[in-house]
Amino acid sequence: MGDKGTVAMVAMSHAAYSFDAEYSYLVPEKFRQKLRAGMRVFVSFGRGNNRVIGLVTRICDDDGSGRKLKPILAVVDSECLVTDEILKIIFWLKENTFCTYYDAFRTAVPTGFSYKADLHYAPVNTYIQKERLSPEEAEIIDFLEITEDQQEIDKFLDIKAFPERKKPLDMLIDKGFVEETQSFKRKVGDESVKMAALAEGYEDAELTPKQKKVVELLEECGAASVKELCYMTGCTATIIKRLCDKNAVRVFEQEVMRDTLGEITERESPDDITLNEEQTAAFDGIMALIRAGKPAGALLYGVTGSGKTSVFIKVIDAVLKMGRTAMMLVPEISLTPQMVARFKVLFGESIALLHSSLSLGQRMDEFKRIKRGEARIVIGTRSAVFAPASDIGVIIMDEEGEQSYKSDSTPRYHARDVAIQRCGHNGGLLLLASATPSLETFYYAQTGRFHLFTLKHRYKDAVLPKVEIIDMQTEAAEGNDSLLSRRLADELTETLQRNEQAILLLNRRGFTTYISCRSCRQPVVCPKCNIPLTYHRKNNRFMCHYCGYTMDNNAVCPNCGSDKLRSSGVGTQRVEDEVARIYPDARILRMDADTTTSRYAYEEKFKAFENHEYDIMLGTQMIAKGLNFPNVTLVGVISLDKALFTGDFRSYERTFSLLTQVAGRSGRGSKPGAAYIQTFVPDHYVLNLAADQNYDEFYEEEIALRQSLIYPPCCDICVIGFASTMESRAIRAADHVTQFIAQYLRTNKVDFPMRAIGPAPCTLEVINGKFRYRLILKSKNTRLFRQMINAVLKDFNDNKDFKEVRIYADINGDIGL
Ligand SMILES: Nc1ncnc2c1ncn2[C@@H]1O[C@H](COP(=O)(O)OP(=O)(O)OP(=O)(O)O)[C@@H](O)[C@H]1O
Ligand SMILES: [Zn+2]
Repeated sequence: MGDKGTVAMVAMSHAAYSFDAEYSYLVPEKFRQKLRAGMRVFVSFGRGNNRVIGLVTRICDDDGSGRKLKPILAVVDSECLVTDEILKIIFWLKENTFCTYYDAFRTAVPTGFSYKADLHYAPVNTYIQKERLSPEEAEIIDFLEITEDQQEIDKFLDIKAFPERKKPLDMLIDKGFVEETQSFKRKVGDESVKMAALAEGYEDAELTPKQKKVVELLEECGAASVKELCYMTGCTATIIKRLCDKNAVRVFEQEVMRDTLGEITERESPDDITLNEEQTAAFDGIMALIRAGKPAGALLYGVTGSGKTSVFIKVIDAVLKMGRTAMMLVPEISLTPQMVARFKVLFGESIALLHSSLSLGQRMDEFKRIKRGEARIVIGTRSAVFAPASDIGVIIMDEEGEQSYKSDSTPRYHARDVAIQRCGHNGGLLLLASATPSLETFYYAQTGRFHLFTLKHRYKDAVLPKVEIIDMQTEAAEGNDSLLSRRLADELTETLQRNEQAILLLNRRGFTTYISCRSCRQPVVCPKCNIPLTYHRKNNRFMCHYCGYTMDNNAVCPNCGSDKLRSSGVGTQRVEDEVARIYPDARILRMDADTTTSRYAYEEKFKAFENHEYDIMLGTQMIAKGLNFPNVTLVGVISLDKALFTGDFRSYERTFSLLTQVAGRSGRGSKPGAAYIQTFVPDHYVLNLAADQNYDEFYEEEIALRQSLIYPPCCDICVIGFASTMESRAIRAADHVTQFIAQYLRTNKVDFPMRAIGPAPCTLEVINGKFRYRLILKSKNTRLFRQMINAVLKDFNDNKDFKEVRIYADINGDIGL
């Protein structure tokens, strides 16, 4: 050994956290030319010598161990899917979010690039002394010699179906009597949705009551997506499969367009946009940072309607003209159709769109266009931050405080942190933007780590809406038991008379938010999560919003059997009813997770609202941010009180932001706007500061609170979570980890300021039948700290006592649930 590039370090695709490492393999002569770090390979791994797929993390000349290495068996990729930069990000993700190398790789590269490897076998044309083979080996050779059909051979040697054939087959390969070849198939075909319709002669099938419901619905609507069918009838996909087996229903795939940009009819040039004075000042400052070519961070802090988008457009245009690339991240693509449409008109084919509601095929196509440099503007949601763009001049994150930028499953990264890494590699600028920045970001802008640019005025001097708080306690005392206060109702009437539009906000979907029994006074809860169920009138079912469990509305209490159930609380469906009752002529558009199940629903509905096909848009927080409807002059918050008291340290920040932003949807055009916030806690300072749209003061209050209670940005916070079907196991696991940490600090003689809270049950103690506990650690996120967390996870995953307990570590995420 010692020749150039003879050793490859490989991380395995299915590695458990405790043995995730780079393993050395020999690179056979035939692969030496083409194999590079970032490609995937087949190797044999572990005691069983299982054939597994792995990622080459680096290539070196010698691993220095002097051991005899196993060879790489096959190379999967013909070109590298990751750039050197993304490979570095993969290492970074592993260290900072406690995932495996391959978890990180999977996140950075679209799923469609996962290959399904098919192995084929053929006899080698040599003389074989059959009497020296074992009977099992001889059987295989005999079969191969007489069979020509490749499919027959594949079936015979399908190791999953005939595991006993694996060993003799491997022996034959080792002895050189059988040759193994691989063919790779893409997992992805063209994009399609699964639809269901009634099959011919379905009337003859014998059906269970649940199956009947599905059939009745299909009789009404002809065809529906399987997802929608499940929602409306409360059945599972299995029931639909049973219906197929009975030949009552047929399921088919319906193709969906693969062109992400759609047709671009009009074109405009960014040159036609003229920035106003304030916007120009921000633009100049931002461009000076980009031109300096050094990694930097900046916050564009601009009130709602100040025209941050125009600044983005100009910045991106200038960056392209410098020959560099630009990325623009948004919290959720379906909620920003207006922004995407605007960019299409301005930049056309230079844009690549990356987000989770694209089909895998579409994502692969976009990924390739970016990698080849054909698309130099990437627009997308969280995972678009991994796009293989090179020479990035700017990464813009709009509404940077939004929760969706933080992943809450492995790898648990925040797009902002990854963007900082990428700007570091590229000498680019990270530009964060919002009217209500996260506390962390504003703190860094105040303390000099980020540059700060401010837009204080609305574009064209439109005025910020006048906001009023309405005390619902008084309303009730004065005999108004409607969901709408008299004030809001009057304003709504006037708005409609003026032919203007209104937005109503509420943070609960469904009809009523909980159901309880008048006899035993118990709430009706989800049997798996122990959380109150919500009544949905449209499908007449009780639903759990956490796990999706649904229950028939048979109107008996599962606890005592009484049929005196009472529903209370308010959901979007009930508000819709009430508003329709008061304003029979108003055209109402309801937007929540139940009305927007289809992928293009948002875009169409927002467009219809923009065209004034509706008068009132009513919905959950999805309608609160980023939208621009100049004819909206009234915003009403039906109720948001619950959001203030979720128990998460960010609940004030989130509520303040939501209220300020939703109020900011009002009066964006030439007509002045107003907003009304209904509440039972009218004196709460967060509501009052939001009504004043006074972020600066909110920041002062909130940062003082974070400092005294020690929460980010004053420290980092790491949640170690445990989940198990048995509560005692979750508790034991959490105790074990607590002790392990104490022991670790003692034996390694490390010492850093750290506070532990708990272990204690999570706010939602049970979800989907799993008991959940957590340990909260407050500390600085240093290398030493991460080493400790890494040791905790390794020890835990190695410990057979806790096989059934799931553990995770999450840094600076929400601790709310
Ligand atoms: N320089 C400009 N030229 C023409 N129109 C502009 C300009 N700047 C802003 N506008 C218009 O002003 C309105 C508000 O701008 P925009 O939606 O970008 O605000 P924003 O800062 O993103 O607000 P929010 O934070 O509330 O989403 C839009 O209708 C936009 O077209
Ligand atoms: Zn549930």
